[in-house]
Amino acid sequence: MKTTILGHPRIGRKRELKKACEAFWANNIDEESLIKTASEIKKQNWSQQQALGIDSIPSNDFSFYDQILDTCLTLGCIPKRYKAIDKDNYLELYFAMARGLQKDHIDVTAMEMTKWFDTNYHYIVPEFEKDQNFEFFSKKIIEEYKEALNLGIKTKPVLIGPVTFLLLGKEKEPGFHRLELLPRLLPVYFEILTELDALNIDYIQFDEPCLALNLSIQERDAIASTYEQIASQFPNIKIYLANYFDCYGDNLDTVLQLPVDTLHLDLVRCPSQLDDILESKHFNPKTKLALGLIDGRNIWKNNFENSLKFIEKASKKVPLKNLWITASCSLLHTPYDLDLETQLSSEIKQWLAFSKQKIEEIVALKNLSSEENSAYLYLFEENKLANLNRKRSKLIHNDAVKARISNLKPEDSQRKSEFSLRQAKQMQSLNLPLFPTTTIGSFPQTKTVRNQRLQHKKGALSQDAYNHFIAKEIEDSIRFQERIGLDVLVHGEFERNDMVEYFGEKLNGFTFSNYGWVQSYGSRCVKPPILFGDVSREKPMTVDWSKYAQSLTDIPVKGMLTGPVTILQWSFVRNDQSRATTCNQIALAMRDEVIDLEDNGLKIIQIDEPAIREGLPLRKEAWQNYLDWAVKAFRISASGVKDETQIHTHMCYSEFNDIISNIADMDADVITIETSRSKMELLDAFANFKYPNEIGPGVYDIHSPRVPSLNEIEDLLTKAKNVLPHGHIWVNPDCGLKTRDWPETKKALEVLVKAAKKLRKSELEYA
Ligand SMILES: CN1c2c(nc(N)[nH]c2=O)NC[C@@H]1CNc1ccc(C(=O)N[C@@H](CCC(=O)N[C@@H](CCC(=O)N[C@@H](CCC(=O)O)C(=O)O)C(=O)O)C(=O)O)cc1
Ligand SMILES: N[C@@H](CCS)C(=O)O
Ligand SMILES: [Zn+2]
Repeated sequence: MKTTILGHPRIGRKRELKKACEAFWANNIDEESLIKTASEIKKQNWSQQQALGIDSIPSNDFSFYDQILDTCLTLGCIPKRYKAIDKDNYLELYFAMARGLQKDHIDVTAMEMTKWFDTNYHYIVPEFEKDQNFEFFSKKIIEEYKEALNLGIKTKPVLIGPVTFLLLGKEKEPGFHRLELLPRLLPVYFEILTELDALNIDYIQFDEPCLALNLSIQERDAIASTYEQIASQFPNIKIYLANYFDCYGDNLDTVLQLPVDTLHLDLVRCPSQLDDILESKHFNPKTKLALGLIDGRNIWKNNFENSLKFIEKASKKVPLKNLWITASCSLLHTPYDLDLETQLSSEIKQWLAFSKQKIEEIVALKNLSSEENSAYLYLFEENKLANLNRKRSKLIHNDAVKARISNLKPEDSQRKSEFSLRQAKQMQSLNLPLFPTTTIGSFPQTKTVRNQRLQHKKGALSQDAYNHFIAKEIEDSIRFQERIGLDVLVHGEFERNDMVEYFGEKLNGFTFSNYGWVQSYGSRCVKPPILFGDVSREKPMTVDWSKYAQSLTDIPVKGMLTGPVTILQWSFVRNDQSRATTCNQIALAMRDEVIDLEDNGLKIIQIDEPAIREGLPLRKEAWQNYLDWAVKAFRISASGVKDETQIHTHMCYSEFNDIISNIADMDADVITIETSRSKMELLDAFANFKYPNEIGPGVYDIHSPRVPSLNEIEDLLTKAKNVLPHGHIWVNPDCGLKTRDWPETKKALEVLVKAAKKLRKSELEYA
């Protein structure tokens, strides 16, 4: 039996890569220093896996920004707009593709970014032209293999498979389908494999997570023909084919007939597929199976008793030597090391496993399955006891919360009147102009803001001094918004470390870590709170700061909340009850907060749901069930208010086209939504569907430091005006501004207000 993982977290134990990248972008460190930090992280990751006993350690799982961006550069898939950048200046080109670049005569936008399947990780979307050329451009995969070899470690290089790579991308012109590019792409994969073959690699890991999706016949055929060609041309390289996040499903027959050495199974998301495979007439008992038993998406200790049953079952048909023990997916989605946590309650800590502990669990399962397992039985007992303690813990259950859930009634998820009636009442009470301007909530989380919070957390800054600081930030931001003429203001979210973690810290049923960071995109990380028990609200969580902000101005200020689905999605949630039940518990807590905000004079309340699309199951047959409970949970949170109170929601970073009708069912009075990176493509979907409520399509891409020009914003607004009823259009950025600095934020928002005013004026003149 062998052990492996698909990938390791790569931000560094204490986010060293994030800090180095951001210092490099700010010209505070040079390229050499950045590369040194990266090498240290890789070395530490590899050495730790080796020390803990992983047999096949991955390489090329490291990335400065994103593995799909790395793959674009490996395959020479570089959009033409980056031509002006010197190809020899690799990192400048790489980061320009990731973040855009405004320097000297160069002004290029970043590539689009979107959610990695159903995770909170974001990848860079490959761009394809009809006559797209590919070349083996970046040699990262080779260099990283050699780098590990120099440390005495023979790794398993990881590469995104060609079919998934194409399917994850986008055609940038009409007249072709990206899968048609496969014959042009495969020769580059062959070149890569030729070089790896010359280095005598044993295994290559091809990640083809598109196999977790509903594939067409052509897509399945593309998988079959790709791996047949690779296997026949490279008989010395063993292929480890990885699918994760869901079952192989109806792609299983195709996959079982592929000439691959090993098939990776995500047995956490799809435990039933082991039986399907072992019983299939297509299963070749010589094919090795990698049993993904350890949850790569959550932080709970594995249940060894359960996992050993899977191993036993598999071993009845597959010799032990042909089985791998592994995690369900890359460990990228889990934090580094539970040992760093010194402040977690010891009761809860014994239930948890972060990345390092998961690697130990993988090795423990191998040892427990071996004939000489007696020396390891204590690990089994320890694991059994920890799981039993969790099950019996008094921390988890709250009868009042359970009773409230079982008493939910249909009217709890229904606003008092229909939208048109509410709209009329809100028009009267808010008196907003045509094309009202607003922002999404957060303003720059500057170093000073973060530092003050850190000092406060450490006890070096008193509660009073911290409150005084936050009050001043809010006041400055309100004055700034008034000065530039925004129509609906925000308090700026300065008091929040993160839009989910903040609520996790305040709600019962959650705990949080100090170093449990997970990469979200590029250098940006999140620290998902740990939802371990029934959720309830002890007291109002946001009312004081929102009320204070509103007290400073006569212009409406939006109360700002995170919605139940997003809190669920971006937390590590319990695996001992359904997600739907947990979500309803959060919804009820947020509903109470919404009502309290209304009672305290907030006339507009935004309930952010950027993660609603991300939670959608990967296979379509499971969509409806999810959408039913997710939309209902949002409505529970939003429906306790009177008609005059305007409920906004906000969504970003996802393709929303296929769930527009469900978004409409959420029945928010206004939705602000990310559209600018995709040049408003999404709007057509809203227009075709005749989205009934008001909508603010983002007109400023906040993920890049570029300041948009007046022309750019006007163009986007014209597109919106051409397809949406004018009285329904809001003008706003794509998302919150927490990642930006003040100078560019100020300039960009001034341009945004100017564009709205111009549009308003021309509309009035026209009328
Ligand atoms: C909107 N998005 C979000 C997602 N998921 C979330 N959970 N939250 C989101 O907002 N998913 C989709 C998108 C992803 N976008 C982003 C955008 C920005 C970030 C981000 O900026 N992350 C920060 C971490 C935020 C945070 O918790 N900050 C803490 C500070 C903690 C810290 O670093 N402290 C330092 C000292 C700091 C100093 O002195 O300067 C330390 O302890 O050493 C806080 O504000 O208190 C990031 O830094 O990456 C994430 C996702
Ligand atoms: N209100 C949040 C939404 C981010 S998706 C913000 O502005 O940062
Ligand atoms: Zn957003």
